[in-house]
Amino acid sequence: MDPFPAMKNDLLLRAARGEKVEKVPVWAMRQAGRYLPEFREVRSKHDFFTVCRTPELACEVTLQPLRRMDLDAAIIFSDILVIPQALGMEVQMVPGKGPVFPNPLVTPDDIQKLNATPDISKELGYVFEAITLTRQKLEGKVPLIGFSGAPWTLMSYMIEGSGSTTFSKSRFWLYRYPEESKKLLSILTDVIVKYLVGQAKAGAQLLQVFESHGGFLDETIFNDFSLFYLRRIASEVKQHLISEDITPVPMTVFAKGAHYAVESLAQTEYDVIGLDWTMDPEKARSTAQKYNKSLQGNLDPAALYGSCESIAQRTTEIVRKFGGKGHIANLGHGMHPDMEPEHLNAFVEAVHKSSEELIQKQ
Ligand SMILES: Cc1c2[nH]c(c1CCC(=O)O)Cc1[nH]c(c(CCC(=O)O)c1C)Cc1[nH]c(c(CCC(=O)O)c1C)Cc1[nH]c(c(C)c1CCC(=O)O)C2
Repeated sequence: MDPFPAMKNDLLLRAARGEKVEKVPVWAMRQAGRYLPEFREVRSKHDFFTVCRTPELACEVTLQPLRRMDLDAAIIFSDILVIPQALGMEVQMVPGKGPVFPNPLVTPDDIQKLNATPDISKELGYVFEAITLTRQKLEGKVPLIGFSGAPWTLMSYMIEGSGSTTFSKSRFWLYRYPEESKKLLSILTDVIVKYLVGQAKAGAQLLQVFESHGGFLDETIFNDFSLFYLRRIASEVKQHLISEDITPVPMTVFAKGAHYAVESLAQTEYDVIGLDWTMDPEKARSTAQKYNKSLQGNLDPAALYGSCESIAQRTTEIVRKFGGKGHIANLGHGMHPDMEPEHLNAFVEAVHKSSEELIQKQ
């Protein structure tokens, strides 16, 4: 028996499985965040990781955007960097700078210092609790998305120690220490699989894997150091759930910048392929159809800086290109802190209106 309230809106889950929908579901990466005054209010009292680690606070900020807009999904408030923390690394969130690791990995010997097999429910149980609480509080209004960073993106943060424009330190590892890099990626993969299985068991109804730094790799390096592990994650998460008699939840992979990888990702067990705003929806659609996959995306987040009319116009165009079926509308990357909530609302409304019209005509 499902212990959670019955779903009133399951558009996201139907679209992820390629089923018929009356309108295209829509949510936005970073829909909970600093562009919302009510989020800044919470953050003025609690630091970033305290919000992540306190289920009531994480639940509250997860629900905030849904009170303002007709979004079709909630995404649990957390961060991809909770995994390096679970492996024993310190991560600080520095205002104006983003995440900083005071002691990044410098040489492969540093891998020994990691707690490679953490007790996931002990180290990350707070995320599972936040998910369960949020599923209750959502009362079936919309599905709840869980997520993780992908191995390469996490490895690159652990080595760079912060964001980077070149990722030269972490890319150095791939070419100079390929075997040790694979060892690290495989440690991360094992942890991510357990973490995502735990999220599904706690109540997450779709799982998204963020390979935000995919586009820094060329195709052959991507295949060996990213795709290989992404593929393992989808297949092992689903196998684990099946072995525990749990119906596998749909999974989305978002490999930002990895244009060359749309087809190879469509050949994995992910159900949804996320597109950034530089990828062509029509081209991706013909690839996705071959493999029965759904797509997510891909309005340029910067389009939200335009007027509400121009947002509606651009959104209508994108919805038409994706064709209505097997589409989850989203931005091509996350919201920025200086964006106006009303402009995100214009996007949400335009997705619903234009997709309803499109689908009715079909
Ligand atoms: C690369 C990455 C990170 N975190 C994440 C990614 C993958 C997605 C992507 O590519 O953007 C994922 C993430 N981070 C956050 C969420 C919450 C859920 C949601 O999407 O609403 C999600 C899904 C909250 C957050 N994570 C962070 C914030 C802002 C920090 C704050 O509140 O002070 C939020 C709301 C911090 C963070 N965390 C990270 C960075 C680079 C930053 C700094 C960004 C900035 O300062 O604008 C790492």
